[in-house]
Amino acid sequence: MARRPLPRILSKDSAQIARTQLARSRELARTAADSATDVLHPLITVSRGLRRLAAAGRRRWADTPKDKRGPLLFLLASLFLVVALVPYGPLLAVVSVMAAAAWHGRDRTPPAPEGPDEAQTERLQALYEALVPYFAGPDDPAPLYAHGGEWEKAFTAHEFEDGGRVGHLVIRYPAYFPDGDPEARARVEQLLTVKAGRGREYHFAWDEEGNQLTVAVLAPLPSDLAAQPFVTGPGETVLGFTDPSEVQRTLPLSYGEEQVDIPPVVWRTGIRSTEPHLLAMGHPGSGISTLLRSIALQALRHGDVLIVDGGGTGEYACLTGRDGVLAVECALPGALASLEWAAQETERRLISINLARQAGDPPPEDTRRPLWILVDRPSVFAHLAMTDGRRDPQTLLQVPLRHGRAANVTVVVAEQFDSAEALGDAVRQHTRARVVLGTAAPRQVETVLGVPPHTTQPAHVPPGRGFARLGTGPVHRLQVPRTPDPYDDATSDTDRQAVLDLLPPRGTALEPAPAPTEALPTDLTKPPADTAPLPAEAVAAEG
Ligand SMILES: Nc1ncnc2c1ncn2[C@@H]1O[C@H](COP(=O)(O)OP(=O)(O)OP(=O)(O)O)[C@@H](O)[C@H]1O
Repeated sequence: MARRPLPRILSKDSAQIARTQLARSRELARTAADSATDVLHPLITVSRGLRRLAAAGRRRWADTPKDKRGPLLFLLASLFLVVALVPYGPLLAVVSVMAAAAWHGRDRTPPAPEGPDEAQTERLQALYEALVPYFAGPDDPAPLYAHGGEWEKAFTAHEFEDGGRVGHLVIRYPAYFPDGDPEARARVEQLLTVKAGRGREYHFAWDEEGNQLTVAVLAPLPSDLAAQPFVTGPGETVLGFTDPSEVQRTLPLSYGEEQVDIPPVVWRTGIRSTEPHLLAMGHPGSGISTLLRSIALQALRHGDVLIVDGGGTGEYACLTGRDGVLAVECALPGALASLEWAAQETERRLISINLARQAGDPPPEDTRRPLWILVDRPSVFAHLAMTDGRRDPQTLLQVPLRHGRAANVTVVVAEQFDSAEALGDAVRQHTRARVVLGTAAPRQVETVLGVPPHTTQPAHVPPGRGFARLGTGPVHRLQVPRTPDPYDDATSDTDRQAVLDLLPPRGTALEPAPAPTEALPTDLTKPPADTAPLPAEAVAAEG
């Protein structure tokens, strides 16, 4: 049968994917193989010895000249006869042969040389010397770090990769090193990144109690995972993928024609979420619009989406008119009208839920469908509104941000670093799920996530790569699934089809609907009829 070529996406990152998917099964197989080898070790030794004895016998027979083979055969036959006649002869013969086989079958491979070779020793010594100015204390009578000192005392464990570069290193440092100071840490991390080899991603784990720093090289995250229907529950959104060590859960994904399991970064929204809204930051081209598109496609499976695009590059045009897409606004008047409606819809839901709660009823049906408000580059509208003498649309996000969680309303804001100061206070305060994409200095990452990342970035950061932090949780490395604009000429056919397959059908926009849905008034500039201003007690109850 002819072998089918691997699909394109498989060819790129298959090594990383295979590593992730097969890590556990390989570990299991290795453990089973180790146990089996331990149990069967004597048998393996004896059979190897028998093989070697038989080979030696054959060689001996072949080397014996033909005229001497007759006497040799006679000698062997006599020996057999004697063995057969002597009491316990056969038994003793078998025992002797087994003992000889065990002796000859012993493992004669020379043990692997312990410790690093010459080149590796030089690398470790160089690393040690480079660390001396950082870890040496002038008043230390017995310094762990000193020029010409012994690296063996400072580096308690080390592993090298195939290329001869350091792959894992445990570094001891003196207790007086200020390891609680982020700047002191950053200096050491930067030095190690440079000295241990650029172009790779490192994870730094500071053990402040044990005065130990563990440096590990991370495998690159697969940058090639396409958008697809993810197997998640309601209220769960996949922001992207991360390291297997970071999360317990894996997600079954189609990868070309294969199925792989990849650990996702799952963001939970809704009533029970502690991070009900998200802020994504990045430089231009880092992939924040792609992240928003990916979120929109997932949100549309269970809810309605309103998109306000300050970038105005038409990157969300594919969503216009699709079922569940309430509006895609690219101009200031439309953005203001839509966000005003969204604020009033949040209030309406909140009041309905409160009334139902007071009456002892479950939340009304028309408050349950999640409403997503995705705002890309609000700073552009803020600027336009200022020059136009209008209201900043961000002020309209206050109600959804403050009270959205109880009303099943989720807000996602994406902004570029250079316009970060234009973000309103409500956006800063209420977006507890955070994402940073693209090349960013550790200080920039810290400004958004609240803590610096424990990992470095690769020399070339692919689009959609960054960090995510949910509330006060750990910082995850993140790779957003490839979700390009299907209307972009540069998008490949496979990617275009993958995104088009996820889009809901064009419903109401193409076929004139008998009546607009309750959630979306025909004229977004007017609030729904049953909307009332948010009473103070409703806000208090929600809070
Ligand atoms: N997760 C991803 N995987 C693969 N390619 C991506 C990913 N995210 C973005 N890209 C690619 O990077 C480019 C920029 O993406 P995107 O438009 O989302 O960035 P952006 O940050 O919104 O920039 P801009 O504001 O300039 O549009 C696009 O060509 C897009 O296809």
